[in-house]
Amino acid sequence: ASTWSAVPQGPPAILGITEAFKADKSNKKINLGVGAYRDDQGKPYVLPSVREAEQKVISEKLNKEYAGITGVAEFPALAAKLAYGADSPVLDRVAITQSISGTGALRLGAAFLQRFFPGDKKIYIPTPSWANHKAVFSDAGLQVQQYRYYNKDTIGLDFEGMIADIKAAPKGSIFLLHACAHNPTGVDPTAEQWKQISKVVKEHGHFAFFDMAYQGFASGNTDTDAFAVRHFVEEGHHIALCQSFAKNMGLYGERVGAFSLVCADAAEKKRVDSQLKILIRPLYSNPPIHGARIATEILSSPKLYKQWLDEVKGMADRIITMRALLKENLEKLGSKHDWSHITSQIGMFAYTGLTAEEMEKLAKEFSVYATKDGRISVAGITTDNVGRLAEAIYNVKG
Ligand SMILES: Cc1ncc(COP(=O)(O)O)c(CN[C@@](C)(CC(=O)O)C(=O)O)c1O
Repeated sequence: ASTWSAVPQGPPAILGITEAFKADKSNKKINLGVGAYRDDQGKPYVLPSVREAEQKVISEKLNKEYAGITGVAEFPALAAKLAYGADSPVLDRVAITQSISGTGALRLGAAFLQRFFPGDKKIYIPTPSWANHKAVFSDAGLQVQQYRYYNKDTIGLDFEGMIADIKAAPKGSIFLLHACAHNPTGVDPTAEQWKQISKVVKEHGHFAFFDMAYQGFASGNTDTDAFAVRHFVEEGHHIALCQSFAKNMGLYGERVGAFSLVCADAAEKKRVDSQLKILIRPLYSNPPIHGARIATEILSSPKLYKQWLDEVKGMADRIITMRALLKENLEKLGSKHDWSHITSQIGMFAYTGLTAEEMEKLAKEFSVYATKDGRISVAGITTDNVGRLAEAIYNVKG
């Protein structure tokens, strides 16, 4: 038998939708599956501040030597300032490293917890969560359990269920929390609810593991989107934090991210930093330099930083406008459903509440493509296609 004769065929990844979309001959087809920003012409968007920062990097004619294990030298500290706040008192005790975007930060964090977490090597993730979370954590050797998060009847947060599950978990459990723009539901706790979540997590000695893949991209304001992270830190939680610059800087394919752990003091930070390096070296040795150099240019230049903030707000505003337009069009068509969740949800995705069958019909009969769970990427909606989308949903759902 051949070496790989026992390798089984795996199921198709999420990219199945893109295949079906490509195969569709209709010139009215709409792709709402992809988790990347699109402008009002439906095109990928390279932020002008990113283009300008990139030109600056190129003009410096830097060499291509390895970065250090923890990445482009200035980058981690700048990423920490963005997440925790420039004047945060914890910055001198945050162990932080550049990572291979958000996915790499999650995997590195999982590996660190697997090796050093003093409690059960088990992480509670929301129901539902990003499709890749479960595989990242279980492949790193953590057991994955779930906590209630989404209420399908209200198409909102199951706050009571979430709190109950946090209380019910064994003391000192690890909880994965989406910092903002929950994927796939777009449903976030309110500030008040985050304060209660922090209190209960603290009372039960749980460990908060934050995934912040959309800072600035959700509300349009990087401070607003970091509220949960900063509140937990102010309340004394020593959190883990995964950052991605894929969406808020549009650096998707450059793979720019960071992983950090808030430590007790500088001495603990030093020990943790050393162990992060010991984990990274045999994993990928050191990260890609180009994207992190671009991010460093933006985060360290007052002019580019301000321009970037305006651009990321522009992306968020376009998404927020498309949500309002979709709701408006559905109401204009005479739909009797309450579509307020479309505008109360936040970030890249909207959880429509449509069933798998209804999503199937959207694709088959109306050439509208999105995942079976009813998640649509709002970034795929444009002023040109929002009317057609509303009609398709109205015909399928009423
Ligand atoms: C909650 C969450 N965490 C981490 C990541 C990882 O992003 P990165 O590794 O590219 O930094 C994503 C990206 N989720 C996307 C946008 C893309 C994907 O699935 O890979 C999505 O479509 O859900 C995400 O939604």
